Amino acid sequence: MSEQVNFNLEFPAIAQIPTLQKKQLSIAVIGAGAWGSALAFLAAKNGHNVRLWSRSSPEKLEDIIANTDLLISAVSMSGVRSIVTQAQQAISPNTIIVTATKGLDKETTCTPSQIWSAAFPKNPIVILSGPNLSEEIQQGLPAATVVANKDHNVAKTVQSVFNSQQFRVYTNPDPLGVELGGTLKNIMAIAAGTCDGLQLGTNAKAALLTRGLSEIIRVGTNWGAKTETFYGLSGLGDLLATCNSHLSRNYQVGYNLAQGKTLSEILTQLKGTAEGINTTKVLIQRSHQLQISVPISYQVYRLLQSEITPQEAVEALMLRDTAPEY
Ligand SMILES: NC(=O)C1=CN([C@@H]2O[C@H](COP(=O)(O)OP(=O)(O)OC[C@H]3O[C@@H](n4cnc5c(N)ncnc54)[C@H](O)[C@@H]3O)[C@@H](O)[C@H]2O)C=CC1
Ligand SMILES: O=C(CO)COP(=O)(O)O
Repeated sequence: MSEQVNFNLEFPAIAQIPTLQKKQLSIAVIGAGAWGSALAFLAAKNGHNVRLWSRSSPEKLEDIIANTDLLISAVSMSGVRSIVTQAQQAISPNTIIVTATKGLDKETTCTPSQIWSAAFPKNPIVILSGPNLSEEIQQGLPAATVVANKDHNVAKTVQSVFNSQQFRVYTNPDPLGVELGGTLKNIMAIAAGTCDGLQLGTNAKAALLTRGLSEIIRVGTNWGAKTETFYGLSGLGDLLATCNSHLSRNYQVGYNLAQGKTLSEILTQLKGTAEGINTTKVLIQRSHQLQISVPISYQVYRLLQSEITPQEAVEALMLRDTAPEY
């Protein structure tokens, strides 16, 4: 259902924050899951005219996205291609497309923004990514995020749409780095959940996250992103949030695997999407082609494929050949 957004019932704590007076933009949010709903709320709270659309809406997608200033895509990775195809004829060249999906395409290994920009080469594409567990945002807790585009003015427009007392928004000129940080940390969140589920302790967790960040940087810079981006909110920031919270679906997958549950048992109980499962497969495929060393992701992959137990994954990492840190 598409509608003028009234989130007071769903977001009681945030509803008490006074609305900021800004130029009112017309915004379509595609994907009414946990993240799309939270982003729609944040934009509506800043006084914008927001319509939230999901695939079960009676309205046609084309009618919702025609003539909007901003289109925000918060569908899960598996839905990005079909949404892009449906949107083909309907988006005006002036519409700024904001993608908030954290995943990789299983056919092509493309990021969501690469799919959007291939279909809409004239439109500005902005990545929105950061340590943003939607349930905390729903509770009215403060958070920060990053909006990335090489054109600072485009990023600033999106910054002003979302920035508020509750949600601090930074701009960044490295869209690929921002997008890959949010995407690749989901693999590490599965590993971190497994580490905590096995009760391996604080030293092990610190080692995992630090080496995990090195692995993310190795992949990201090979693909063309800047190293420093991964030390920011969309890299290290999101890694810390997701790898330390039971609210993260990816963390829950790892945690429950360590409890001896099968992946299919876990997925039947999981609320929402754990993108890290698909991302791990895609990353292993791509890093194999490019010959990038991804030891932690590889053990997560084997664990998800039920090739090894969580304990065997730990052993395999601990018994790797010795190496210099850099
Ligand atoms: N929930 C969170 O805390 C955050 C999630 N994200 C990312 O945002 C994306 C969405 O996450 P959630 O909203 O949490 O997931 P969710 O599982 O709650 O919702 C996914 C949404 O995608 C839609 N969708 C899936 N396939 C579709 C298709 N073929 N056509 C149309 N719509 C389709 C679903 O209908 C649903 O509205 C994921 O990539 C996730 O990594 C990013 C930041 C925070
Ligand atoms: O990306 C997220 C927080 O920034 C949400 O993590 P999960 O998808 O693991 O719940």
